[in-house]
Amino acid sequence: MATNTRILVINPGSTSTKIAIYQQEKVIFLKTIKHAPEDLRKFKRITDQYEYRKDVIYKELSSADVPVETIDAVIGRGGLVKPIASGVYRINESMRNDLLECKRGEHASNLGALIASDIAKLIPNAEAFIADPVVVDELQPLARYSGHPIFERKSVFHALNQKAIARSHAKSIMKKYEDLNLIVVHLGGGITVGAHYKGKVIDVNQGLDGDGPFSPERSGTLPVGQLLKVAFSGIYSYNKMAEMIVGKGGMMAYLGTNDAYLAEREANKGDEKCSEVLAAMAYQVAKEIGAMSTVLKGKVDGILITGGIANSKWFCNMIIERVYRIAPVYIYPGQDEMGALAENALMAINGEIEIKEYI
Ligand SMILES: Nc1ncnc2c1ncn2[C@@H]1O[C@H](COP(=O)(O)OP(=O)(O)OP(=O)(O)O)[C@@H](O)[C@H]1O
Ligand SMILES: CCCC(=O)O
Repeated sequence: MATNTRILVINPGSTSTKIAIYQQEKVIFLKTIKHAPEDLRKFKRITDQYEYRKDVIYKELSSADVPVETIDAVIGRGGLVKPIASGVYRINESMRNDLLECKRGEHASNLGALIASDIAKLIPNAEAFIADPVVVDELQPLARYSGHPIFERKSVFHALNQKAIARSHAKSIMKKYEDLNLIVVHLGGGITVGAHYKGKVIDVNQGLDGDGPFSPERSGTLPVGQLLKVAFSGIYSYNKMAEMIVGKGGMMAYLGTNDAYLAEREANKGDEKCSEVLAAMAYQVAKEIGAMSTVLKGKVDGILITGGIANSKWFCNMIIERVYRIAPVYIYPGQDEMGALAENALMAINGEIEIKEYI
C-alpha cells in the first residue's frame, strides 16, 4: 500500500469552489475560491460555468506549492446523476453525458465530476472519482409514496456529509455504522434530516424540492392548496415560484438574509422577529426528527446534528429540548465534505472499498 498518495478534491458550491490536496489523510493545500455574483451571473445555466470554474481551479493549482503531476487521483463532489447506491464511482462517459445534459436537474455539484475527470486526464495514471453524490438512493419502498402516483418522493440530500458524520460518530463510539439506527440532521443553506437504518438512508426529506423544514434559503413544505392558488394567480412566473421554494424562501423570505449567524446576533440584540423565525425553523427541524423517529420505529441510537448552523448552541438547544427524549443528541458543527471525499478516494485507491461503475 502506498504511503504518500496524493488526492485532489474538487467541491463546487453555489457561490464558491473548494479545492484541496491531501497527502494520505493530511490536507496539504486547501483553498476556497469565492466567485463574485457578477462573474456567475454571466452564465445562463450552471453547466455553462464549467470552463470558467476549471480555469480558476487551474490558476489556483499552479500557485500551490504541490506539483500537479504528483497527484494520484482526483475526486469531485457528485451531483444530480442517476439515483445510485452509496459508494465511490469511477467517472465515465455515461456519467459525464448525464451531467452535461443536466438530465436530472441543475446543481453546482454537477460540475465536480466534469472538472475532476478533465484534470485527471492531464495527469499520467491519475484516476477520477465521485463519492456519495447528492442522489444516493437507499429509500425504502414506502418512503417513495407521496400521496399521488404522478409524484414520487426522491432521495436528494446532503449524502456525503450525512454519511461521513454518521460513520465517524459510529467510529467514535466503537460501533459499526451498519449496526446503528441514527437520525442525521444537516443544517446548512438547505436542511435535510435522514433516517439511517443500519447504514442505509431509508427516508429523508427532499429539501431541494420543497419538502421538510424551512431553511435559511428554502421554504420547505408549503400548504399545497395555497401554493397552487399562488402559482396560478398569474402574478408569478415559474422561475419566481421556483425561487420561493429554493433560493429565496425560508429565512431569506422572512428576514431578508440567509445568514443564520447574523440573524442570531440580531435576535440577541432584541430583534423579536429574528428570534421567532429562528425558533420556528428549529421547531420544524424538531418535528422532522420526530417523523424520522417513527420511520425507525422508535429504535434510535442517536440524533446527530451537523452543518454550519450546528455551530450555534442556542439554535441546537431549541431542537434538543423537543427531541432529547427520543435518543441522545450529538452535535458535530460544520461539515467535512473535503475530508470525506479524500478519505473515499484513498480507500478506493488502496483497494479497501469497491470502485463502482456508473451505468
Ligand atoms: N456560528 C454560527 N452560528 C449560527 N449560524 C452559523 C454559524 N456558522 C455558520 N452559520 C450558518 O450556517 C449556514 C450555512 O451553513 P453551511 O455552510 O453548512 O451551508 P452551505 O454549505 O452554504 O449549504 P449546504 O450545507 O446546504 O450545502 C448559514 O446560514 C450561516 O450563517
Ligand atoms: C442537493 C443537495 C442536498 C440539498 O441541498 O438539499
